Amino acid sequence: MFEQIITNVRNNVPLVHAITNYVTVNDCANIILASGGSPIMADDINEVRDITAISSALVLNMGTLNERTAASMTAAGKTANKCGLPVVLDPVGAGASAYRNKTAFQLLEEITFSVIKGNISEIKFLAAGEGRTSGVDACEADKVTEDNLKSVADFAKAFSKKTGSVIVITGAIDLVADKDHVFAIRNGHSMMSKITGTGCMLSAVAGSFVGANPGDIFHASAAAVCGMGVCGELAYKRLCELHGGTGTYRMLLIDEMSRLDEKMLEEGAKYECI
Ligand SMILES: Nc1ncnc2c1ncn2[C@@H]1O[C@H](COP(=O)(O)OP(=O)(O)O)[C@@H](O)[C@H]1O
Ligand SMILES: Cc1ncsc1CCOP(=O)(O)O
Ligand SMILES: [Mg+2]
Repeated sequence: MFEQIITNVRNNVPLVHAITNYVTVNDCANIILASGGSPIMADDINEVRDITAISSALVLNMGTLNERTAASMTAAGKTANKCGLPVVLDPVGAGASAYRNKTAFQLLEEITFSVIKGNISEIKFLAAGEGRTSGVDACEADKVTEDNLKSVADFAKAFSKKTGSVIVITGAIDLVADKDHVFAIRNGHSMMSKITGTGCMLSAVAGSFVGANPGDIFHASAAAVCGMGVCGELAYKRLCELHGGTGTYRMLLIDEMSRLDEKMLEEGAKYECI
């Protein structure tokens, strides 16, 4: 099912332009490299158009949004749309402040996104224009469970139809939806929520995967989600052998991404079409 997706990444080495936050920027650059892509972080308005124009994909991450980067995100997004490059939006903390919310809606209005990826609280907020938030992490009450899975899947399909984007909702169960299909993905480990940046790193990897596979955004996004989850599981196994903690886990996650291949992904991916 994910045949060729990682191979295409490793063969094409997509240049991924990320306008991202200063909390997790280095981890994002390293995991793009580990996945087979080539990262470039650039956020000044004087150069973002040029950088996007030579890239294979653009990732816009709102984690530490400010006036300067908001303007750069709009300019880069428009350039990407003009050049036909896939654009990934990570609306980190959507719902947490009026400024962040206003900017997220402006970006949605002015830019066509190939992928919108967030935790359930962020995506619910974008879709409804209101809702709870607990900062950059999902609210406990929003979380996707086996009981509400079908209704969240229908919601994700409807949001995909409205935006024309592949919708990725992360958590213990991840969902990847276009307007007609939804995958529920049960990879990953709870340790992934104990370090900051796993969501940002997934958006970065999605940039790398869609950049090398622009003709199949849905499967490239699903492969990125399964791949990140498989790495989370393998990293946890290694962590136990090493008797490590959260700091080591962050490093092991990037290690596993650099080792991930077609076979590991096919054997480890746990997805179901619902
Ligand atoms: N309890 C969990 N079990 C398995 N995987 C998880 C769990 N929590 C998060 N993940 C994984 O961690 C990554 C980031 O997801 P999440 O924590 O929802 O994002 P964010 O950091 O943006 O809030 C995803 O790959 C997701 O599958
Ligand atoms: C803690 C924090 N604050 C602003 S951005 C950020 C990182 C969020 O990363 P993630 O969405 O991957 O948890
Ligand atoms: Mg996030």
